[in-house]
This record gives sequence, C-alpha cells and structure tokens, in this order.
Amino acid sequence: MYSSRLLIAAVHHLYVFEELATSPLSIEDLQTRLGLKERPAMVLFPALCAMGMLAFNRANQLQLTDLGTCLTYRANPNLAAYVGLEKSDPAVLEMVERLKNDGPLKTPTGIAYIKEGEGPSPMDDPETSRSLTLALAGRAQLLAPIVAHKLPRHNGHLLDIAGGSGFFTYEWLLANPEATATVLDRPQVLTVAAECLDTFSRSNRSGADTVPGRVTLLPGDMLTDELPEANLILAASLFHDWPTETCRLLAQRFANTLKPGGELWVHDAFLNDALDGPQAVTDYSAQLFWVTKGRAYSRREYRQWFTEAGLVATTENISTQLDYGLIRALKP
Ligand SMILES: C[S@@+](CC[C@H](N)C(=O)[O-])C[C@H]1O[C@@H](n2cnc3c(N)ncnc32)[C@H](O)[C@@H]1O
Repeated sequence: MYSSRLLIAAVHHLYVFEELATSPLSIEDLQTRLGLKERPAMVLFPALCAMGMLAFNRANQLQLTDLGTCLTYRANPNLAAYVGLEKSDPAVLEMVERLKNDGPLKTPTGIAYIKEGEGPSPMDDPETSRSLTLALAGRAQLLAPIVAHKLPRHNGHLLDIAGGSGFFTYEWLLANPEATATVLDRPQVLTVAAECLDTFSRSNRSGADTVPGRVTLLPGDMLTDELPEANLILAASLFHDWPTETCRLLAQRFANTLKPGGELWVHDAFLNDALDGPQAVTDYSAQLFWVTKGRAYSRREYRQWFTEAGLVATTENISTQLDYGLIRALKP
C-alpha cells in the first residue's frame, strides 16, 4: 500500500524519474532538486531502488534502471500514465503533502508513539496510549522469547527504554533468574505494562512468578530525564520513531548511562547499508514515516551514531523474525 503511494507520488507529483532522465545524481543533489528534506528523501529513494526503478551506479549516484526509464513520459512507449491511474486518490495526495512537508501539516493531538517536549502526546492520553501499546504487545510477545535468548545471559541490570508492554524484559528476566530490570516509558503506557506483567507472572511457566519482584516500571521522559544505570540497554522499535538528530541524542544518552563494559542492543528492521532495500523494510519505513517522526535506518547509520557516542559498534547482524534483527555496541 505504502509502496504504491510512494511510486505514484514519485512519478506524478514529484517527478523523480524526470529529474534523473538526463543524468545520474547523488542522493543529496536529487534531494535538493526535488526540494525534499532528508527524512522523506531517505524514505522515497530506497523504496524506488527496492522496487527496481532506481539503482546506485559505481560513483554512488542514483540512476534510472530500464524500468525507471519506462516511468518517464519521454519514453515511448511508457508506463507513466498507467501508474498514474490513482494519482488523485486522497491517500496519494496526502502522501505527497507529507513528503513535501516532512510529515503532516497539522498534528493537533500529537504524533503516535512520540512524547517530545510540552506538546500533546497520544502516549499520555489513557485511551489512545492503551490502544497504541496493545497494538504492539502481540508483536513483542511473539518476538520476546527469540530476543531474550539472543541477548547476553547476565545477572546485572537491563534497562528496557521505551519498553511499551514490557514483554521483552519479562521474557529476558525469565531466562536470567538473578537479573533485575527497569522498563521506562510514559505513565499511561506503564499501566498497560503492569497488566501485561501480571498476566506474564501468572502463566504456569517455571520462574514467571519471580519476575514482578525483579522489575521496576519507571515513568519518565527518555529525552530529558536522568536514566538509571544499566549493564544492558534494550532499544526495541525505538529509534525508528525519531528523526536522525534525535537518534543521535538518544544514542549519546544511552551511552552515558551504560556502565563500563555495558552493551546497547537495538532490535529493529534495518535498511541495507547500500540504502536500496529490502522492500519489506522500505515499505515499513514508509509506514513509519506516515505514522511517526521517524523512518527505517540502515545498520551503518546506527553504527555511526554509536561511534559518535563513544561506543564500539560490533559487526554482527543477528536476525530475529518479522524482518527484524539485532545489533549491539559496547561501552569500553
Ligand atoms: C514503537 S513503541 C516500542 C515499544 C516497545 N519497545 C516494543 O518494541 O514493543 C515506542 C515507545 O516509546 C515510548 N516513548 C515515546 N516517547 C517517549 C519519551 N519521550 N520517553 C519515554 N518513552 C517514550 C512510547 O510511549 C512507546 O511505548
């Protein structure tokens, strides 16, 4: 759904293919010619690469593929009119607006999964925050056993930043019977997390009843509040809600609060380092662009933030499921 909206926007409203018809361009030059900010450009261009319409040449410039060439009106025959059948669809027009403006023009009730500054946040509204948190709880519950066994075994402290339902923490504590943990999130979200914890602890799994005594649900603002020290930090589906400059700030804050020898773990869906796919993630990136202030990032982008924050990024790429994976960085 998001791929087709991006494609129609690119052909009929932003003229991406026409801009590239005469010569290849660097990402930055194409972005400037189209008048796009970094975030929409980095949602759109990787998606068009993943769809096989653009490709990077040896000079790392974007150029049209044969398919991309067919999407220009100057090609004869061409597919441009055909792709444009839904060019006036309201969802397409809204996507164009958001690409041009780097997000919706008006957000009177705030942005999903975002609490920033003094403005309104759906995460502080009891009903909306409940439904947004529960919307992710099933995914967390499904992936948590896999993540828990790929994270290190430890008897120290895990900080699950913006932990939502908390399932990643509960499952990790079950696998690490001496460990303790903090789930930090907004107060309304933690009301739901407490219910999930109660359900988890009442399951008949051995040791599940010990988990509530080892976990603290800590209300706070990860952007401004002092963070508790930890041996391990888990940032699951977190960075992808935020623009690049906030990701840099968060990486620095997490690095500061890790104990020496500690590890920052990111669980997310990653773009290829070449920024040309995979399509499942470029589509997810468009969805994140639509709903949040973020997008999908490549592992290379994360590793750059980690290094800038004084951490040592490892080269391991660990898969989990649902197009997700883990990367980590170490605090010397
Ligand atoms: C996409 S959810 C991820 C939840 C969980 N980690 C998971 O993977 O299921 C992002 C979370 O960030 C939280 N969040 C957003 N802004 C925050 C802030 N400033 N401080 C603390 N948590 C915040 C939201 O409330 C939400 O629970």
